[in-house]
Amino acid sequence: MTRKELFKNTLRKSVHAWKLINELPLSDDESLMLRHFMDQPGFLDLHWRMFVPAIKGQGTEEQKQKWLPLANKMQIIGCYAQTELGHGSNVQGLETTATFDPQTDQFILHSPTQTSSKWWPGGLGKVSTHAVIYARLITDGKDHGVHGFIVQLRNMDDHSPLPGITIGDIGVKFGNGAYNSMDNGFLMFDKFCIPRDQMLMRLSKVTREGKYVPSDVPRQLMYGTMVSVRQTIVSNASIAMARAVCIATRYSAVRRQFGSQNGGIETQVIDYKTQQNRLFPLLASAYAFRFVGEWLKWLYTDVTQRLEASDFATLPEAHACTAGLKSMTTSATSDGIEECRKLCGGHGYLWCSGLPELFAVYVPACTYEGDNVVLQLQVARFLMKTVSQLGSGKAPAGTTAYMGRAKHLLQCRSSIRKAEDWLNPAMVLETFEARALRMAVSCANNLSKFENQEQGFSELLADLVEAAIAHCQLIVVSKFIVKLEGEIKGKGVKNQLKNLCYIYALHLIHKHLGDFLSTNSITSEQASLANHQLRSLYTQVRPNAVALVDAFDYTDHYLGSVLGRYDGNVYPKLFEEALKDPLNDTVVPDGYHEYIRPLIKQHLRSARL
Ligand SMILES: CCCCC/C=C/C(=O)SCCNC(=O)CCNC(=O)[C@H](O)C(C)(C)COP(=O)(O)OP(=O)(O)OC[C@H]1O[C@@H](n2cnc3c(N)ncnc32)[C@H](O)[C@@H]1OP(=O)(O)O
Ligand SMILES: Cc1cc2nc3c(=O)[nH]c(=O)nc-3n(C[C@H](O)[C@H](O)[C@H](O)COP(=O)(O)OP(=O)(O)OC[C@H]3O[C@@H](n4cnc5c(N)ncnc54)[C@H](O)[C@@H]3O)c2cc1C
Repeated sequence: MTRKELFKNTLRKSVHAWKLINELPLSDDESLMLRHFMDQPGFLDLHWRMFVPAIKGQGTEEQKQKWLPLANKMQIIGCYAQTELGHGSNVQGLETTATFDPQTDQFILHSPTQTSSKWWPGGLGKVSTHAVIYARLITDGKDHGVHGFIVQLRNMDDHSPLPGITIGDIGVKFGNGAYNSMDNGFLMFDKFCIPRDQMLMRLSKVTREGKYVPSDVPRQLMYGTMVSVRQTIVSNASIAMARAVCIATRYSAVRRQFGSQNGGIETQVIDYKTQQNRLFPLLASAYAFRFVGEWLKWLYTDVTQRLEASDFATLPEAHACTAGLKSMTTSATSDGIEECRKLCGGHGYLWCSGLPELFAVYVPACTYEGDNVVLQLQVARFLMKTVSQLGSGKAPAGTTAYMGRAKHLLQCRSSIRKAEDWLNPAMVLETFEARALRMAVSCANNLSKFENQEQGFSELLADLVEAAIAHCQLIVVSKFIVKLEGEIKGKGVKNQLKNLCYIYALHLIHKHLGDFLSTNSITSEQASLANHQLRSLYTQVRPNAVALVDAFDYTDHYLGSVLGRYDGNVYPKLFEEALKDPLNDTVVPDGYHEYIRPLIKQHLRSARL
């Protein structure tokens, strides 16, 4: 499809989905699943996952009563317009202004520079009638920082932009179809006025007289919508990883290369240890991210309930966990999808493998809802704060509780003696805890050598990110282990999950061996025992690998991959797909008479001479 066709088709699908949701009717969870199976980025994502939650989280009761019924019935369609051309990561650096005019009781929204144009918001370019806009609030000449506003963008009769608003789509993005079904947009305000009651005022207010009443709760609650979406992105990482792994595993069982004895059958590529060493850790990651996603959902629900009761104690941890796990799981999943493409050899590069499109549509997850490095630096700040408070009498809690055992973890030596010890959950956990703590403490020690802490932080950014990743990996490993300790239904399932849990942990040790050795968390002998155990786990997973991806229960239609077909009938179907290509509509291609024939004829003429 052309971009225009793709976009229009996405509108058609989205509206059809909305119709089904109302007609059947579907519950909220079922509606989410329906939109998920539409499997295409579109304006509904931003409306339901950011616009509505922003009003719910930041609006007053009256604002919610006014706007939510309209949004819930989709009588207005909204998006989340925060990022600008000049600033995305640095939210406090946004430039759009919302200046209060006490004479008219309105805010005047303005884009003072080109870099202040809103740039990227999904659904903004062509669809949204409304947006939650983030702009600097100015009253009486004073800048109070960034706040949220509900703004109507387009005329409800003919969809034209309202006077004072310039709006459009930012253009084609990475990949052929992929994210191009979404109208990521730009927007400029030219002194555009909105009533005062359209500032989202649950947290802070502007009175009729123009007095700014700051929030008595943490200002970071304004970032709540991002926290909620980051939480969901972790479970979505598991879904995307599982999809790629399903394709690569099934195809690896079909594909044969080398190893034929006496003219017999060749070896299935899944039997090569190199293939297993690349594939099975990704299979394990798909499960690991699912379990940590479930836990994160619980954490998010818990913090939301606490916030409602004005208990802000766990907010920093919820922020660090959502930011860090969003970052870690999306980076691993993007890399994992690309690895799955390579695991499928040349055929993985074909569009009909499903993997190029999956990669193209997935990879912006490393950037949206917070650049992955910027988010890990938030985790690092949280860790540095926690380390600095050790010994102050304030015991670290939640995911940093292990830091409370700093004395032991800084000194202990791993008691792994034989390969099977790497299947001992306590030993594995302690190894990850020691590595994470030692990396964090080392950063804190290096920071303390700087007179200026911010300057030190800048100098040590790369180490800080690595320490943050080590902490996040510990969380994932520990939540997998907790999952195994709970009830797991199905005969033999627990054993399979155990294998995957230890593959996940041991492959991380292998991949980040430098960290584990340099922090003395393990010795080189223990590292080679881990590798030995890993190979044995691969052998145990091998007979069940296809069943473990079948368990994701993805239909062929959803997978959209010739290589990942459930029936394994890959080769005839590759031919079928090839023959569908428009280039094969004719035997002689367009352009032959124009370019190829004259070239060949000229050559023949000169040959005859
Ligand atoms: C549905 C799927 C489709 C997705 C479509 C995509 C949508 C989008 O992309 S929407 C735009 C997303 N944009 C971002 O994610 C921007 C990323 N940047 C930020 O979130 C922030 O700018 C920041 C966190 C990187 C920095 O914020 P800033 O206010 O400058 O904070 P400080 O570093 O000065 O920290 C102050 C203090 O606040 C804590 N904190 C920061 N964020 C949060 C939060 N979300 N919740 C709770 N607490 C937060 C931070 O930890 C600091 O704490 P202390 O150290 O204790 O002071
Ligand atoms: C597909 C897609 C959909 C999006 N949808 C929306 C939407 O609906 N609404 C919306 O408001 N926004 C949206 N965005 C914007 C998105 O949130 C931002 O692109 C994102 O927050 C990153 O910000 P940036 O583009 O400014 O990156 P930059 O911050 O410019 O990043 C560039 C580089 O600088 C590095 N960097 C930046 N700051 C630091 C630092 N302090 N320390 C070290 N390194 C640093 C980064 O790691 C990165 O390598 C979307 C983006 C994409 C790609």
